[in-house]
Amino acid sequence: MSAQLTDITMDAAPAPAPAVTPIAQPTSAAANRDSRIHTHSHIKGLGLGPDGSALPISQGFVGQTQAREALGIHLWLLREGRYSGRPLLLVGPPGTGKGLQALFREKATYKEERKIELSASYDVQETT
Ligand SMILES: Nc1ncnc2c1ncn2[C@@H]1O[C@H](COP(=O)(O)OP(=O)(O)OP(=O)(O)O)[C@@H](O)[C@H]1O
Repeated sequence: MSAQLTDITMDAAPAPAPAVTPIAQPTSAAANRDSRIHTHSHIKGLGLGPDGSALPISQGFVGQTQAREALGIHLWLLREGRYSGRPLLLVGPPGTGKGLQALFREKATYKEERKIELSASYDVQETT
């Protein structure tokens, strides 16, 4: 039978530390660009019509029509050189395409391969 809680006192000999199994670091192959991009490889375009409105299901995208339309305007401004900054704030629950849209913007905007920084924040405050 294992020790009872009442058996544990301050002057008792410390228990040996449990063996710790080291966590394997991702190999360079697992962390390479392709493995990160492949989760979004079903996306071929933003799926916008000629007037900039999003088709409900198009180019691999499903829904998220307002976000896609906003990204379309953002990309247009970038390409036209009418937008001085590049920051993009994406807000939404996990798995709703924030990373997808950030990577899409980079691929659609820049020819060369670039590293982008994605930082998550859970500091959300409701406004009324
Ligand atoms: N509207 C969408 N249409 C098609 N595929 C989508 C859509 N939204 C997300 N996906 C796919 O779902 C998966 C999760 O999306 P993604 O990683 O971009 O979510 P996220 O919002 O960045 O999640 P997290 O906040 O957990 O990082 C990816 O494979 C992405 O390509």
